[in-house]
Amino acid sequence: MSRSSAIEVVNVSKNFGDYTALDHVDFKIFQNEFFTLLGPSGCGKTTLLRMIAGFETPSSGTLLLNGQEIAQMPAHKRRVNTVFQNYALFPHMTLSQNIAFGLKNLGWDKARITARVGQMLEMVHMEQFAQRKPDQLSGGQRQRIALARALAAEPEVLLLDEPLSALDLKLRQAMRDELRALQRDTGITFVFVTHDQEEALDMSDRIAVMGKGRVQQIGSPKEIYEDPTNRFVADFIGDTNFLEGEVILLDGAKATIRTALGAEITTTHQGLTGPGPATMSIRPEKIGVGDQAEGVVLTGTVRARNYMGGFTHYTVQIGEQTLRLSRRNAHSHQDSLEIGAAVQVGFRESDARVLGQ
Ligand SMILES: Nc1ncnc2c1ncn2[C@@H]1O[C@H](COP(=O)(O)OP(=O)(O)OP(=O)(O)O)[C@@H](O)[C@H]1O
Repeated sequence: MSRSSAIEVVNVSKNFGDYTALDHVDFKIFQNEFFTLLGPSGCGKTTLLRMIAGFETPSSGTLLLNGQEIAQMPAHKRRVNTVFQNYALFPHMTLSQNIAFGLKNLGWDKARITARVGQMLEMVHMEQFAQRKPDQLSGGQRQRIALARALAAEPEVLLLDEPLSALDLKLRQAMRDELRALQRDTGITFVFVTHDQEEALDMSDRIAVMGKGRVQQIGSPKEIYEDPTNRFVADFIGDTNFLEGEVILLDGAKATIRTALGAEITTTHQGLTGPGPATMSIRPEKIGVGDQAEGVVLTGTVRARNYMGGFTHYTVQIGEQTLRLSRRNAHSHQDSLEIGAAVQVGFRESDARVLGQ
């Protein structure tokens, strides 16, 4: 079944003077999707979000909202709203007035506005605070009101610009679940911007990983984590080991690579065309140690140990190469591996990934 798109970004570039902030960006966001733009500071994600909102125009390329071209349409004509990191509530207005503000501008009548404001306050569980002012609220409560205000006029798309980053850790966790539930309940397309990979993996239907003004990969959280297409994505999402090697055999979708570990690893690949250098990635949690070592089994020496509570991270040296691995602390009195000890480590070939350059 083909899904209809809420937003199409069509070959968009953006230059600021001779600096290229977005470089031929091209993708679709589907209706009812929780879609995340994820990337390090300066990768262009806010510029792209501002373009969808109408605060920025592309240097080339165009944007479609529900099939209609919007690149030159003024911000207030788009059925798109934004929630900002700093809430941007009107401090002199009550919460009800904050939510009602945009609806008044749209010319809604009084009874309709009152009903909608009540509904919105209920949706974010803030009914009892209707007459308070923003400075009488906690950060999480302010962000709920900002969400209620942004959703009141039923936008087609809600843009969220790092909305959780001003909140403390525990609250951020709880707000993730609330945001996700809100998206499901309203069915509105959410476009969420963050540099926090955990937030992105936890909440999104699909993620666009951005780097250097380009979309590096688009996929579900699992695809992005388990099958990163290049080094940038493998490095930015989660923790990984890079293994440099040489392609020694290509057989259809399978490649055999001789790595600096001394082992030859055969696994699936995309995009290798012949012999030459190749980089592989293997995640720390895929590597077993001691009696958990299976697949490609190697002997090494423990060089470092970091106790993290639920897990202990180890660095094991094998020849010239080091491998980081994490071992779950499954029992309270589980022995840890001593620094300097000789250990066997192993991983399945199918868990190693060949990366595109
Ligand atoms: N108005 C502007 N004039 C000049 N350069 C700009 C302008 N807006 C953005 N840039 C530059 O474009 C690049 C992308 O900026 P953008 O704000 O989109 O990045 P970002 O990925 O959202 O980063 P952050 O997470 O730090 O907000 C940056 O290098 C930034 O300095």
